[in-house]
Amino acid sequence: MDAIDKLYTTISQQFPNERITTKQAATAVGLTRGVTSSYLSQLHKRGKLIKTGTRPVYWQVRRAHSAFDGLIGYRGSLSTDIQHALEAIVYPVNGLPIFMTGIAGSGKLALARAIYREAVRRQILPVTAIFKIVDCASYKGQPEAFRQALNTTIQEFTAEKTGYLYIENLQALNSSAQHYLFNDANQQEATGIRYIFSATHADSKANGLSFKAAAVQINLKPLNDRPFDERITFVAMFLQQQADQIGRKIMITPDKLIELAASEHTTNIRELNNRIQLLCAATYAQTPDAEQLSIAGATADAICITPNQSMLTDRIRSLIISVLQLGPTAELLFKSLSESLVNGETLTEQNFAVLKVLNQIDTTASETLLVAFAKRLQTATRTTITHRYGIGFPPDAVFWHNVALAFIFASLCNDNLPTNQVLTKVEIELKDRYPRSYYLFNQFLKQLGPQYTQSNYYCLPFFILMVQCTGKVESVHYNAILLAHGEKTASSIQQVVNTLCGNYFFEAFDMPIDVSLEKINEYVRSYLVDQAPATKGNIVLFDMGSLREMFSEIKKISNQELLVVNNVTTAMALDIGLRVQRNETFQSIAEASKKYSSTTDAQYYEGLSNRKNIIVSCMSGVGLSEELKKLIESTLSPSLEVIAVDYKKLHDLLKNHDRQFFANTQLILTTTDVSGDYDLNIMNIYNIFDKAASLKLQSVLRYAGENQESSDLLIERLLRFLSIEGIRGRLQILNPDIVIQDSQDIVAHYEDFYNVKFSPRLKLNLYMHLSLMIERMIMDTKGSENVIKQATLTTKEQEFFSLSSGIFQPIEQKFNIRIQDYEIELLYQLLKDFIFIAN
Ligand SMILES: Nc1ncnc2c1ncn2[C@@H]1O[C@H](COP(=O)(O)OP(=O)(O)OP(=O)(O)O)[C@@H](O)[C@H]1O
Repeated sequence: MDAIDKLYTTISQQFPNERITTKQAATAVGLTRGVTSSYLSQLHKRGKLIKTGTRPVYWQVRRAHSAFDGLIGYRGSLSTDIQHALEAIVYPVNGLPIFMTGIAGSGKLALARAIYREAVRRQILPVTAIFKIVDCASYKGQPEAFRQALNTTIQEFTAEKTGYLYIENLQALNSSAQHYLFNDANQQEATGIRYIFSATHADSKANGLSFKAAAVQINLKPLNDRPFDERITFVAMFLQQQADQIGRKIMITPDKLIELAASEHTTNIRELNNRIQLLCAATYAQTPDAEQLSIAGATADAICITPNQSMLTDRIRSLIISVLQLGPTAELLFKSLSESLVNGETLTEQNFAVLKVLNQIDTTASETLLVAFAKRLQTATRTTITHRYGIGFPPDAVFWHNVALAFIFASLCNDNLPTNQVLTKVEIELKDRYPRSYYLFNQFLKQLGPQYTQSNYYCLPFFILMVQCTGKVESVHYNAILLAHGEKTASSIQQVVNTLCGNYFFEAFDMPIDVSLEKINEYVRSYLVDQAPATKGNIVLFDMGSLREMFSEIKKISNQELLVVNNVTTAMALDIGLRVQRNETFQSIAEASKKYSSTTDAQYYEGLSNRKNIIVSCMSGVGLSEELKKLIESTLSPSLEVIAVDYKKLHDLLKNHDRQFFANTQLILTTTDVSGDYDLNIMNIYNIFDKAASLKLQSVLRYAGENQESSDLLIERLLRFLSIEGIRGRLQILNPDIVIQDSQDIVAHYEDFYNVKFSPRLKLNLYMHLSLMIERMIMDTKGSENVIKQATLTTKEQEFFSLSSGIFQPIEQKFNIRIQDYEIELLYQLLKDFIFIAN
């Protein structure tokens, strides 16, 4: 074999159907590019290769026509079946029987006839060979009649008149008749009669078919499982047949053509043919005298099908073939896209690479189809991307032509090439580098149809469609979400804000009225999962519901900065949109959101505060806590926030929240000991009279960033605050000397009754508590009653209550006040650990 023949054999084995470049051929055969080029030219001159294109030039093995070439899908969905059929045809001595399954009208007979013609073309059968059909369905329940008909047909085959016997609808026979039949098939080698069986059920076992002969199995797919390009070709072919039959031109809009091909309901080829025939008949009946049939109205871009010219099928086929031949080129493209993304090159580079490949697709013949498709895509981007997300696209025809071409290219790759691993990498890289743009693009794909999100080939149009807007879309550093009840509330706010700001800031979810919190979280979760972590944080605006719950649920999904605002309005969303556009800090957006209106609330940190803080909570009332707060604030640095909390509220907070809630809390100061194990610095403020406690307070303050000087000063001021002098200074209307004396009497009564001696510190606390309580009762103009049900109390409490009412009687009369149950309950909490020690 000389070098030229060797080159031919190599490329016809390695690239039987593809177009290849000179470089690919040189690599395959191991010769230099120059030598390979001259050999390829010689093979072209000998008519063995087809040469197309310039820079680069493509070469393709010229294949002899086969009988299968007339079948739609012979290089696509039928190629494996045809390969199997060929094995059955050529197998010595008389081929192998074939067992074909497929729903009615899926092309079994058409393929069987092609097999017969191919056997003749290959001269395996003589030109005199015959093709006979026996339809089992005609003999259902009549085994004898079937046997007779079969024998009569078999007798038509002779040594000179051999050929194929096609036995269809095998499922109509009972098993003994099938058995009889298969015995005959087993004789194929001896008799020379070639059998093709067909049944309408894919599952022969379920259908009671027991085919035991060594047969080649072929299962034909329903029409709606075939590639889109093949379905388009079917439509074109049937329209052509109608034009030929009625002898008139048929005009059809590209949209209608696509609609016929895209119908998921048409599962069978014959049904599609019937549908087209009926459509033509209906149009014909409306305009019997017209020179042409205009299906779905006549438009300027309508496609014209002229009788006896099989032009449309050829045109479509040329587009498909030119794309199919791009197999190796497509591989190279995906590799270079992946590398370019990994190397951090700009999107323009990748856009250029895709455009270069798209330019090689020969579209001249299918321009009308392409223009119609481009229009459809342009309209779809307007509704899905521009309208909702405020992102516009260039209006020029060339841009849209390229977008449409990218989709066609992707769709043909998807229909005809196996899943591509490199492209999976490309998709991941794209998502990583352009998360927001890719999200928009994906929303667009979803709207186009489910098939577009199922294959990664459809990431290719991203490089064309999104090239001009990624910069803008990726400049947004927040993930912002709008959630509102009602059919369009959230999406209409979103549309206004995104459109006015001219960029994609907000995603919106319209929620049904009865939506649960879990469902809302699901919306947020699935959105955030699709997004890259926003560099500056997440913003969630919603209409109604619990702010705190929403905050903590979303915080579980993403631990980034989070701002949650309720009672959303368009103006508020717009303000946030503008701040996001100005790239403001999270803190400044969050603080601004606190001021929208009195009905709006915002939360952007977990717990009481996002700053380091000290909680002050006094049993003797918020007034005292507020005073302590002021004292601490004026002594320590402003970086430490002081929060005054009602004593009861503090208890609830401690009970209902975890450590995370108090993450920034450095210290809790109270006027009583707090029972329970909380893993927090909780300190009874009166303990600072003890050396150990005051040292502990100092170390806590220093840990919180305070200097020695200010913590010393604080302790000094606190000591003064908690002394008798401190109480004096704090009474506003009562004479301190009198009220402190009254308080001392009360305390002495308790000591006496319970037979205990209180520590000086506790006494100080009680004097303070009681003095302030008496003044509070006097100033309580509302006179609110706070009655505690005695029955719910323990015996000890009941005893304390009855004792207290006696002890307080003198001061109640003296000051004309009524000590409320709530106050006695507080006092009980304060004293219980000290009065029952003896018991
Ligand atoms: N691949 C194909 N290319 C072109 N035409 C096809 C193809 N497959 C089927 N057809 C056409 O579709 C119609 C239905 O096909 P066919 O009669 O072969 O189906 P079938 O599976 O044998 O149906 P049944 O089981 O009902 O007998 C025929 O007009 C046939 O020519």
